[in-house]
Amino acid sequence: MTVQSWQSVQQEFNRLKDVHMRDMFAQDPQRANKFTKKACDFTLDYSKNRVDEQALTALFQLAKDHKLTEKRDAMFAGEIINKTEHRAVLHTALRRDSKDSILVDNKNVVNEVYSTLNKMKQFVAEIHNGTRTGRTGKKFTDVVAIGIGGSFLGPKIVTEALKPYQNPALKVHFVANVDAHHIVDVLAKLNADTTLVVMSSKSFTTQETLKNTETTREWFLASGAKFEDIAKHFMCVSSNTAKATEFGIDPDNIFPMWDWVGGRYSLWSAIGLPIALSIGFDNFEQILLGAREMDAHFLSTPLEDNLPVIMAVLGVWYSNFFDCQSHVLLPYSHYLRGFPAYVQQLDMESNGKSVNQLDQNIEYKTGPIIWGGEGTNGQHAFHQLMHQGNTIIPADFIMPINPNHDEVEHHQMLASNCFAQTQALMQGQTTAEIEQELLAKGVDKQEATRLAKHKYMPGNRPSNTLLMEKLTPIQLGRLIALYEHKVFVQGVIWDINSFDQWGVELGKVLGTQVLSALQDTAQPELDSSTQQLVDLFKQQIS
Ligand SMILES: O=P(O)(O)OC[C@H]1O[C@H](O)[C@H](O)[C@@H](O)[C@@H]1O
Repeated sequence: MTVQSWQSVQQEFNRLKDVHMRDMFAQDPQRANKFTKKACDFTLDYSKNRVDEQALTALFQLAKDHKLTEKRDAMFAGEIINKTEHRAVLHTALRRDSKDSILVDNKNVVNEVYSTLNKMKQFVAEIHNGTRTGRTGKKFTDVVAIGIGGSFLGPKIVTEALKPYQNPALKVHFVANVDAHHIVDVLAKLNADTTLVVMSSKSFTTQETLKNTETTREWFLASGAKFEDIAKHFMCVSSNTAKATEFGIDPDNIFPMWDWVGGRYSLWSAIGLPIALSIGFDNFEQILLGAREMDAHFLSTPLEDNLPVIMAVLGVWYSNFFDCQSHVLLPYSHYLRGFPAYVQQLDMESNGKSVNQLDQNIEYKTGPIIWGGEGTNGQHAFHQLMHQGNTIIPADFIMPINPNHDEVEHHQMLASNCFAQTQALMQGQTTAEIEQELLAKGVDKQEATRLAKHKYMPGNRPSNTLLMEKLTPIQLGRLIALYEHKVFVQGVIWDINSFDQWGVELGKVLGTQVLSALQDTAQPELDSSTQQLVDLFKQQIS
């Protein structure tokens, strides 16, 4: 980090660290208005954060000193910014206008994107209108979408979030885990004659996805289908065409993707095929359009008014100055219940790094632990720690103002809980106030003083509130792109490569070795604990 901008943020932290947000609100009646920004049909209220204008200025300067705008432009232009894998990072190319041009290896990738989108469009139409059927000529009723990580979370949470847009005649079932309880349960309910399988794996080497696809293929053949029928029922999305063909997928059934799209950034590509099958291609296009709008906002808005930048610098403020370890996402929306898990991969796989772009080890904190769950459920569970635990957990409250149902009172209750939680976290309750309440209820003085200690709510706990008018395909596209860019900005400030994921590799290699020990095909050297686990498993498996 550049020393000077780091130091000036440190000075702001020293100035504000003991100031309570209650007092900030009391002193400035304009505070909410001042720290609220509207863009892309979002309203971001970040007034319940432990900042003032001066601190934010220092934080924006930190971003500027890390050359945020130059680095942002380099990403959009297709420069090789993923320097450990020597790749461009162009998920934004997947949602560009068809007239745009971005060159990678002298090829305009936007053309490739649109030729794949057209292939998807035609395929989805054929499945929906029944011109493409299964081997017995029956219309497809179910899709089994097999993939894991980035080839699973995006399509799954988007399809789930857009339930009101789903085609009831084509049910999409997502399977990721190699734990066969899932695939076995899913297949048990399905008719192979009317089931389409979409296998998604950028690398086409992922163990879980390959195994689940093999098991599904066996199930399909056991239904009486012949080997040549596989071409009618099995589609695949991959950048590894050679391996996919070798596996037996008909080359016509392979939807391409590219090495300049990271798995966790890939839902905009053909990896989104299960989404388009579920909600229709027009709605899928709306998701792309929403992301394009957020890209335009990120590209052209001054940093001070730029939603992803604001959210990013606030995250840096809490991680690096307040020493916060985690960040919680709280969608007050049942349909967005999967969003925390999606952002968990996006953020933790991108920014869980400890070497900088100059190949040096770094000591400062990088990506926080991302977690969360839907409101109001969490209020009756983990919010206790957020309110009274001795650690600060910055929160994002996310809520669509209009629901997709007519239960007005339910929705008012949901909204009131969401807003009240931000209020409780911010203002807390002093021991004097609590004691007063207890005395008024007739509790004796000694007991009131004792209880007040336990009931004390420190407050001063930060949160953003992100409101949207309605959860529509376009808005969901904007929401996901907002978080993608937030993660990018933080990666720039921390000077890390947000686009590799070497940390997942060792587990895969060792997993293969341990499997050979379990299957007695080799005797790898294992530590005594791991060997003991292998022996125990072999002894007890029936
Ligand atoms: O799409 P695939 O190549 O099968 O990869 C699936 C996932 O597995 C990997 O281990 C990575 O950690 C993820 O970033 C990736 O999305």
